[in-house]
Amino acid sequence: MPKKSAASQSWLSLINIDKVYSSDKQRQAFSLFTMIAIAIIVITMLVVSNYDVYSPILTMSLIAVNITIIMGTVYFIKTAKLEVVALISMGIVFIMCVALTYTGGKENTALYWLMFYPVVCFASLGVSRGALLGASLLVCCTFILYGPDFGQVEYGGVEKSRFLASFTLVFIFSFIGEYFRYKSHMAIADITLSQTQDAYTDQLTGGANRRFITAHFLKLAAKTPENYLPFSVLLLDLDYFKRLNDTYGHDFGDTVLIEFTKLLDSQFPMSCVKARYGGEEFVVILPKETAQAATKIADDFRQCVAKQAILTNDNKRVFITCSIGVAQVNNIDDYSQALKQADENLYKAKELGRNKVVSKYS
Ligand SMILES: Nc1nc2c(ncn2[C@@H]2O[C@H](COP(=O)(O)OP(=O)(O)OP(=O)(O)O)[C@@H](O)[C@H]2O)c(=O)[nH]1
Repeated sequence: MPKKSAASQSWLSLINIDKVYSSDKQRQAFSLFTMIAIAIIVITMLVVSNYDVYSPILTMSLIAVNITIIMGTVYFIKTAKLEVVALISMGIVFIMCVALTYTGGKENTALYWLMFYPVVCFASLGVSRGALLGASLLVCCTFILYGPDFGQVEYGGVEKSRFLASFTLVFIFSFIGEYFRYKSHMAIADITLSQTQDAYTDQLTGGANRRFITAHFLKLAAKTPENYLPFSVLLLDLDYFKRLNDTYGHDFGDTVLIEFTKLLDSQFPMSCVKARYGGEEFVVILPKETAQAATKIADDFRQCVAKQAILTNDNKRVFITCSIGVAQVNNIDDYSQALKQADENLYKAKELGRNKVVSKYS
Protein backbone atom coordinates (compact mmCIF):
# COMPACT_ATOMS: atom_id res chain seq x y z
CA MET A 1 0.00 0.00 0.00
CA PRO A 2 1.19 3.55 -0.72
CA LYS A 3 2.45 5.42 2.34
CA LYS A 4 0.48 8.49 1.34
CA SER A 5 -1.82 8.99 -1.57
CA ALA A 6 -0.89 11.73 -4.04
CA ALA A 7 -3.28 14.67 -4.23
CA SER A 8 -4.79 13.78 -7.59
CA GLN A 9 -5.46 10.35 -9.08
CA SER A 10 -6.49 11.52 -12.55
CA TRP A 11 -4.18 9.03 -14.26
CA LEU A 12 -6.22 6.17 -12.75
CA SER A 13 -9.14 7.22 -14.90
CA LEU A 14 -7.04 6.38 -17.96
CA ILE A 15 -6.97 2.74 -16.88
CA ASN A 16 -9.82 0.65 -18.19
CA ILE A 17 -10.70 -3.03 -18.41
CA ASP A 18 -12.57 -2.85 -21.71
CA LYS A 19 -11.41 -6.35 -22.61
CA VAL A 20 -13.37 -7.81 -19.69
CA TYR A 21 -16.53 -6.00 -20.76
CA SER A 22 -16.09 -6.64 -24.47
CA SER A 23 -15.96 -10.41 -23.92
CA ASP A 24 -19.30 -10.16 -22.10
CA LYS A 25 -20.75 -8.13 -24.97
CA GLN A 26 -19.53 -10.85 -27.36
CA ARG A 27 -21.39 -13.46 -25.29
CA GLN A 28 -24.58 -11.38 -25.45
CA ALA A 29 -24.22 -10.77 -29.18
CA PHE A 30 -23.44 -14.42 -29.85
CA SER A 31 -26.57 -15.58 -27.94
CA LEU A 32 -28.78 -13.06 -29.71
CA PHE A 33 -27.54 -13.64 -33.24
CA THR A 34 -27.53 -17.42 -32.85
CA MET A 35 -31.20 -17.15 -31.91
CA ILE A 36 -31.81 -14.77 -34.83
CA ALA A 37 -30.11 -17.12 -37.32
CA ILE A 38 -32.07 -20.14 -36.07
CA ALA A 39 -35.28 -18.10 -35.92
CA ILE A 40 -34.93 -16.94 -39.54
CA ILE A 41 -34.40 -20.52 -40.79
CA VAL A 42 -37.14 -22.11 -38.65
CA ILE A 43 -39.72 -19.38 -39.23
CA THR A 44 -39.14 -19.38 -42.98
CA MET A 45 -39.49 -23.18 -43.11
CA LEU A 46 -42.63 -23.13 -40.95
CA VAL A 47 -44.32 -20.38 -42.97
CA VAL A 48 -43.46 -22.02 -46.31
CA SER A 49 -44.62 -25.49 -45.27
CA ASN A 50 -47.64 -24.51 -43.13
CA TYR A 51 -49.06 -21.30 -44.62
CA ASP A 52 -52.26 -23.20 -45.54
CA VAL A 53 -52.61 -24.58 -41.96
CA TYR A 54 -51.66 -21.46 -39.97
CA SER A 55 -54.18 -18.77 -39.17
CA PRO A 56 -53.53 -15.45 -40.98
CA ILE A 57 -52.66 -13.83 -37.60
CA LEU A 58 -49.86 -16.34 -37.03
CA THR A 59 -48.54 -16.21 -40.61
CA MET A 60 -48.44 -12.39 -40.50
CA SER A 61 -46.72 -12.26 -37.12
CA LEU A 62 -44.11 -14.82 -38.20
CA ILE A 63 -43.34 -12.82 -41.34
CA ALA A 64 -43.19 -9.61 -39.24
CA VAL A 65 -40.70 -11.28 -36.89
CA ASN A 66 -38.49 -12.38 -39.77
CA ILE A 67 -38.46 -8.93 -41.38
CA THR A 68 -37.82 -7.18 -38.02
CA ILE A 69 -34.94 -9.38 -36.94
CA ILE A 70 -33.30 -9.19 -40.39
CA MET A 71 -33.57 -5.38 -40.26
CA GLY A 72 -32.27 -5.45 -36.67
CA THR A 73 -29.22 -7.42 -37.82
CA VAL A 74 -28.52 -4.91 -40.59
CA TYR A 75 -28.94 -2.07 -38.06
CA PHE A 76 -26.46 -3.77 -35.72
CA ILE A 77 -23.91 -4.21 -38.53
CA LYS A 78 -24.18 -0.47 -39.28
CA THR A 79 -24.35 0.93 -35.73
CA ALA A 80 -23.08 -1.82 -33.36
CA LYS A 81 -25.98 -0.90 -31.00
CA LEU A 82 -26.45 -4.32 -29.46
CA GLU A 83 -28.85 -3.34 -26.68
CA VAL A 84 -31.33 -1.66 -29.03
CA VAL A 85 -31.30 -4.60 -31.44
CA ALA A 86 -31.65 -7.10 -28.58
CA LEU A 87 -34.63 -5.20 -27.12
CA ILE A 88 -36.39 -4.84 -30.48
CA SER A 89 -35.73 -8.49 -31.44
CA MET A 90 -36.86 -9.94 -28.13
CA GLY A 91 -39.88 -7.56 -28.19
CA ILE A 92 -41.04 -8.77 -31.61
CA VAL A 93 -40.34 -12.40 -30.69
CA PHE A 94 -42.47 -11.80 -27.57
CA ILE A 95 -45.38 -10.78 -29.81
CA MET A 96 -44.77 -13.88 -31.95
CA CYS A 97 -44.89 -16.09 -28.84
CA VAL A 98 -48.20 -14.51 -27.79
CA ALA A 99 -49.59 -15.03 -31.32
CA LEU A 100 -48.39 -18.65 -31.27
CA THR A 101 -50.10 -19.29 -27.95
CA TYR A 102 -53.27 -17.55 -29.10
CA THR A 103 -53.56 -19.44 -32.41
CA GLY A 104 -52.09 -22.77 -31.30
CA GLY A 105 -49.91 -23.20 -34.41
CA LYS A 106 -50.00 -26.51 -36.26
CA GLU A 107 -52.15 -29.04 -34.41
CA ASN A 108 -51.99 -26.90 -31.25
CA THR A 109 -48.29 -27.62 -30.69
CA ALA A 110 -47.31 -23.94 -30.35
CA LEU A 111 -46.47 -24.08 -26.65
CA TYR A 112 -43.33 -26.18 -27.25
CA TRP A 113 -41.75 -23.29 -29.14
CA LEU A 114 -41.96 -20.92 -26.19
CA MET A 115 -39.47 -22.69 -23.95
CA PHE A 116 -36.42 -21.06 -25.54
CA TYR A 117 -37.69 -17.54 -24.77
CA PRO A 118 -36.54 -17.03 -21.14
CA VAL A 119 -33.14 -18.57 -21.91
CA VAL A 120 -32.38 -16.21 -24.82
CA CYS A 121 -33.99 -13.25 -23.03
CA PHE A 122 -31.65 -13.54 -20.04
CA ALA A 123 -28.60 -14.26 -22.20
CA SER A 124 -29.11 -11.31 -24.53
CA LEU A 125 -30.81 -8.72 -22.28
CA GLY A 126 -29.35 -9.41 -18.84
CA VAL A 127 -31.04 -10.01 -15.49
CA SER A 128 -33.61 -7.22 -15.11
CA ARG A 129 -34.82 -6.87 -18.71
CA GLY A 130 -34.71 -10.63 -19.18
CA ALA A 131 -36.81 -11.11 -16.04
CA LEU A 132 -39.27 -8.43 -17.11
CA LEU A 133 -39.89 -9.86 -20.60
CA GLY A 134 -39.82 -13.51 -19.46
CA ALA A 135 -42.28 -12.85 -16.62
CA SER A 136 -44.52 -10.79 -18.92
CA LEU A 137 -44.72 -13.69 -21.37
CA LEU A 138 -45.57 -16.04 -18.53
CA VAL A 139 -48.40 -13.72 -17.42
CA CYS A 140 -49.71 -13.28 -20.99
CA CYS A 141 -49.66 -17.02 -21.65
CA THR A 142 -51.40 -17.77 -18.36
CA PHE A 143 -54.10 -15.27 -19.30
CA ILE A 144 -54.53 -16.79 -22.78
CA LEU A 145 -54.61 -20.35 -21.40
CA TYR A 146 -56.86 -19.75 -18.38
CA GLY A 147 -58.52 -16.42 -19.11
CA PRO A 148 -61.92 -15.73 -20.68
CA ASP A 149 -62.63 -16.88 -24.25
CA PHE A 150 -61.65 -14.13 -26.70
CA GLY A 151 -61.08 -16.31 -29.75
CA GLN A 152 -57.99 -18.24 -28.62
CA VAL A 153 -57.61 -21.99 -29.22
CA GLU A 154 -58.47 -24.44 -26.48
CA TYR A 155 -55.58 -26.51 -25.09
CA GLY A 156 -55.96 -29.66 -22.97
CA GLY A 157 -55.94 -29.16 -19.19
CA VAL A 158 -52.85 -31.32 -18.60
CA GLU A 159 -51.04 -29.71 -21.51
CA LYS A 160 -51.70 -26.21 -20.08
CA SER A 161 -50.55 -26.99 -16.54
CA ARG A 162 -47.43 -28.87 -17.71
CA PHE A 163 -46.51 -26.07 -20.06
CA LEU A 164 -46.82 -23.46 -17.29
CA ALA A 165 -44.83 -25.61 -14.85
CA SER A 166 -42.03 -26.25 -17.38
CA PHE A 167 -41.94 -22.61 -18.56
CA THR A 168 -41.76 -21.41 -14.93
CA LEU A 169 -38.89 -23.81 -14.20
CA VAL A 170 -36.95 -22.71 -17.29
CA PHE A 171 -37.56 -19.09 -16.27
CA ILE A 172 -36.39 -19.63 -12.66
CA PHE A 173 -33.23 -21.55 -13.62
CA SER A 174 -32.37 -19.09 -16.41
CA PHE A 175 -32.78 -16.27 -13.88
CA ILE A 176 -30.54 -18.00 -11.31
CA GLY A 177 -27.91 -18.76 -13.97
CA GLU A 178 -27.83 -15.22 -15.35
CA TYR A 179 -27.97 -13.53 -11.93
CA PHE A 180 -24.96 -15.41 -10.54
CA ARG A 181 -23.06 -15.24 -13.83
CA TYR A 182 -23.52 -11.45 -13.74
CA LYS A 183 -22.42 -11.25 -10.10
CA SER A 184 -19.26 -13.28 -10.71
CA HIS A 185 -18.54 -11.29 -13.88
CA MET A 186 -18.73 -8.03 -11.89
CA ALA A 187 -16.51 -9.47 -9.16
CA ILE A 188 -13.92 -10.50 -11.77
CA ALA A 189 -14.15 -7.04 -13.36
CA ASP A 190 -13.54 -5.38 -9.96
CA ILE A 191 -10.56 -7.63 -9.20
CA THR A 192 -9.09 -7.10 -12.68
CA LEU A 193 -9.43 -3.33 -12.36
CA SER A 194 -7.84 -3.16 -8.92
CA GLN A 195 -5.01 -5.51 -9.95
CA THR A 196 -4.35 -3.47 -13.08
CA GLN A 197 -4.36 -0.25 -11.08
CA ASP A 198 -2.04 -1.83 -8.54
CA ALA A 199 0.40 -2.93 -11.24
CA TYR A 200 0.58 0.64 -12.54
CA THR A 201 0.90 2.33 -9.13
CA ASP A 202 4.15 3.38 -7.49
CA GLN A 203 3.90 1.88 -4.03
CA LEU A 204 5.72 4.67 -2.21
CA THR A 205 4.10 7.77 -3.69
CA GLY A 206 0.76 6.38 -4.85
CA GLY A 207 1.34 8.00 -8.24
CA ALA A 208 1.80 6.22 -11.56
CA ASN A 209 4.91 4.15 -12.21
CA ARG A 210 7.07 3.57 -15.27
CA ARG A 211 5.00 0.53 -16.37
CA PHE A 212 1.93 2.76 -16.58
CA ILE A 213 3.64 4.84 -19.25
CA THR A 214 5.24 2.04 -21.23
CA ALA A 215 2.55 -0.66 -20.98
CA HIS A 216 -0.59 1.49 -20.90
CA PHE A 217 -0.30 5.16 -21.73
CA LEU A 218 1.69 4.76 -24.95
CA LYS A 219 -0.84 2.22 -26.27
CA LEU A 220 -3.69 4.56 -25.36
CA ALA A 221 -1.98 7.49 -27.08
CA ALA A 222 -1.31 5.32 -30.16
CA LYS A 223 -5.05 4.55 -30.38
CA THR A 224 -6.12 8.21 -30.23
CA PRO A 225 -3.02 10.19 -31.31
CA GLU A 226 -5.17 13.24 -32.12
CA ASN A 227 -5.75 13.68 -28.36
CA TYR A 228 -2.07 13.67 -27.46
CA LEU A 229 0.35 14.39 -30.28
CA PRO A 230 2.59 16.22 -30.42
CA PHE A 231 3.46 15.88 -26.74
CA SER A 232 6.45 16.85 -24.67
CA VAL A 233 8.24 14.65 -22.25
CA LEU A 234 9.99 16.03 -19.17
CA LEU A 235 12.53 13.90 -17.31
CA LEU A 236 12.96 15.27 -13.78
CA ASP A 237 15.62 14.23 -11.27
CA LEU A 238 16.01 15.46 -7.70
CA ASP A 239 19.41 17.03 -7.08
CA TYR A 240 21.84 15.65 -4.50
CA PHE A 241 19.27 13.16 -3.28
CA LYS A 242 21.90 10.79 -1.91
CA ARG A 243 23.23 13.62 0.28
CA LEU A 244 19.68 14.30 1.47
CA ASN A 245 19.24 10.63 2.43
CA ASP A 246 22.62 10.57 4.14
CA THR A 247 21.96 13.80 6.07
CA TYR A 248 18.31 13.39 7.14
CA GLY A 249 17.77 9.65 6.80
CA HIS A 250 16.06 7.37 4.29
CA ASP A 251 12.59 7.98 5.74
CA PHE A 252 12.90 11.69 5.15
CA GLY A 253 14.08 10.86 1.59
CA ASP A 254 10.82 8.94 1.17
CA THR A 255 8.84 11.91 2.46
CA VAL A 256 10.57 14.14 -0.09
CA LEU A 257 9.60 11.77 -2.90
CA ILE A 258 5.96 11.81 -1.72
CA GLU A 259 5.94 15.62 -1.39
CA PHE A 260 7.54 15.96 -4.82
CA THR A 261 4.79 13.75 -6.32
CA LYS A 262 2.16 15.97 -4.70
CA LEU A 263 3.85 19.01 -6.15
CA LEU A 264 3.80 17.45 -9.63
CA ASP A 265 0.11 16.78 -9.23
CA SER A 266 -0.74 20.25 -8.01
CA GLN A 267 1.46 22.20 -10.43
CA PHE A 268 0.79 20.37 -13.70
CA PRO A 269 -2.70 20.21 -15.22
CA MET A 270 -4.79 17.04 -14.75
CA SER A 271 -4.36 16.23 -18.45
CA CYS A 272 -0.61 15.75 -17.92
CA VAL A 273 0.60 12.25 -17.11
CA LYS A 274 3.06 12.08 -14.21
CA ALA A 275 4.99 8.99 -13.24
CA ARG A 276 7.84 7.99 -10.99
CA TYR A 277 10.36 6.38 -13.32
CA GLY A 278 12.48 4.89 -10.55
CA GLY A 279 14.53 6.15 -7.61
CA GLU A 280 14.39 9.93 -7.55
CA GLU A 281 13.58 10.24 -11.26
CA PHE A 282 10.15 11.27 -12.61
CA VAL A 283 8.54 11.70 -16.03
CA VAL A 284 5.84 14.18 -16.96
CA ILE A 285 4.08 14.00 -20.32
CA LEU A 286 2.41 17.18 -21.51
CA PRO A 287 -0.14 16.33 -24.21
CA LYS A 288 -0.43 18.76 -27.11
CA GLU A 289 2.57 20.84 -25.93
CA THR A 290 5.63 21.54 -28.03
CA ALA A 291 9.07 21.31 -26.43
CA GLN A 292 9.30 25.10 -26.62
CA ALA A 293 6.15 25.64 -24.53
CA ALA A 294 7.09 22.72 -22.26
CA THR A 295 10.50 24.28 -21.52
CA LYS A 296 8.79 27.34 -20.05
CA ILE A 297 6.32 25.20 -18.08
CA ALA A 298 9.20 23.05 -16.77
CA ASP A 299 11.16 26.12 -15.70
CA ASP A 300 8.15 27.47 -13.76
CA PHE A 301 7.92 24.12 -12.00
CA ARG A 302 11.65 24.05 -11.26
CA GLN A 303 11.36 27.47 -9.57
CA CYS A 304 8.30 26.33 -7.63
CA VAL A 305 10.19 23.28 -6.30
CA ALA A 306 13.14 25.42 -5.21
CA LYS A 307 10.84 27.67 -3.16
CA GLN A 308 9.03 24.83 -1.41
CA ALA A 309 10.30 23.91 2.05
CA ILE A 310 9.83 20.37 3.32
CA LEU A 311 9.72 19.88 7.09
CA THR A 312 11.79 17.23 8.81
CA ASN A 313 10.50 15.40 11.91
CA ASP A 314 12.16 18.00 14.13
CA ASN A 315 10.54 20.83 12.14
CA LYS A 316 13.64 21.80 10.21
CA ARG A 317 12.90 23.42 6.83
CA VAL A 318 14.73 21.64 4.01
CA PHE A 319 14.83 22.99 0.45
CA ILE A 320 15.30 20.76 -2.56
CA THR A 321 15.92 21.39 -6.25
CA CYS A 322 15.47 19.36 -9.39
CA SER A 323 17.00 19.23 -12.85
CA ILE A 324 14.84 18.71 -15.92
CA GLY A 325 15.50 17.47 -19.48
CA VAL A 326 12.86 18.20 -22.14
CA ALA A 327 12.13 16.61 -25.53
CA GLN A 328 9.24 16.53 -27.99
CA VAL A 329 7.40 13.46 -29.31
CA ASN A 330 5.78 13.82 -32.75
CA ASN A 331 5.06 10.14 -33.25
CA ILE A 332 4.40 7.46 -30.62
CA ASP A 333 7.08 5.25 -32.17
CA ASP A 334 9.61 8.02 -31.43
CA TYR A 335 8.92 7.96 -27.68
CA SER A 336 12.05 5.97 -26.74
CA GLN A 337 14.19 8.23 -28.89
CA ALA A 338 12.63 11.34 -27.31
CA LEU A 339 13.13 9.93 -23.82
CA LYS A 340 16.79 9.33 -24.64
CA GLN A 341 17.00 12.94 -25.81
CA ALA A 342 15.35 14.14 -22.58
CA ASP A 343 17.84 12.01 -20.62
CA GLU A 344 20.78 13.59 -22.43
CA ASN A 345 19.32 17.03 -21.70
CA LEU A 346 18.89 16.08 -18.04
CA TYR A 347 22.52 15.01 -17.92
CA LYS A 348 23.50 18.41 -19.38
CA ALA A 349 21.34 20.15 -16.73
CA LYS A 350 23.27 18.27 -14.03
CA GLU A 351 26.57 19.19 -15.64
CA LEU A 352 25.57 22.84 -15.76
CA GLY A 353 25.34 22.82 -11.97
CA ARG A 354 21.81 21.34 -11.38
CA ASN A 355 18.52 23.18 -10.72
CA LYS A 356 18.29 23.79 -14.49
CA VAL A 357 15.99 22.99 -17.41
CA VAL A 358 17.63 21.92 -20.66
CA SER A 359 15.98 21.48 -24.05
CA LYS A 360 16.90 22.57 -27.53
CA TYR A 361 15.04 25.82 -26.70
CA SER A 362 16.75 26.59 -23.38
N1 LIG B 1 14.79 7.51 0.43
C1 LIG B 1 14.84 6.91 -0.74
N2 LIG B 1 15.98 6.97 -1.46
C2 LIG B 1 16.02 6.41 -2.66
C3 LIG B 1 14.91 5.73 -3.19
N3 LIG B 1 15.26 5.27 -4.42
C4 LIG B 1 16.53 5.63 -4.64
N4 LIG B 1 17.00 6.34 -3.58
C5 LIG B 1 18.32 6.92 -3.38
O1 LIG B 1 18.51 7.99 -4.29
C6 LIG B 1 19.91 8.21 -4.37
C7 LIG B 1 20.27 8.60 -5.79
O2 LIG B 1 21.61 9.00 -5.75
P1 LIG B 1 22.38 9.46 -7.05
O3 LIG B 1 21.96 8.63 -8.23
O4 LIG B 1 23.85 9.46 -6.71
O5 LIG B 1 21.86 10.89 -7.34
P2 LIG B 1 21.94 12.22 -6.50
O6 LIG B 1 22.56 12.04 -5.17
O7 LIG B 1 20.57 12.81 -6.49
O8 LIG B 1 22.89 13.10 -7.37
P3 LIG B 1 22.52 13.87 -8.71
O9 LIG B 1 21.38 13.16 -9.33
O10 LIG B 1 23.74 13.78 -9.54
O11 LIG B 1 22.18 15.25 -8.30
C8 LIG B 1 20.60 6.92 -3.90
O12 LIG B 1 21.25 7.18 -2.68
C9 LIG B 1 19.45 5.95 -3.68
O13 LIG B 1 19.65 5.10 -2.57
C10 LIG B 1 13.74 5.65 -2.41
O14 LIG B 1 12.72 5.08 -2.80
N5 LIG B 1 13.75 6.26 -1.21
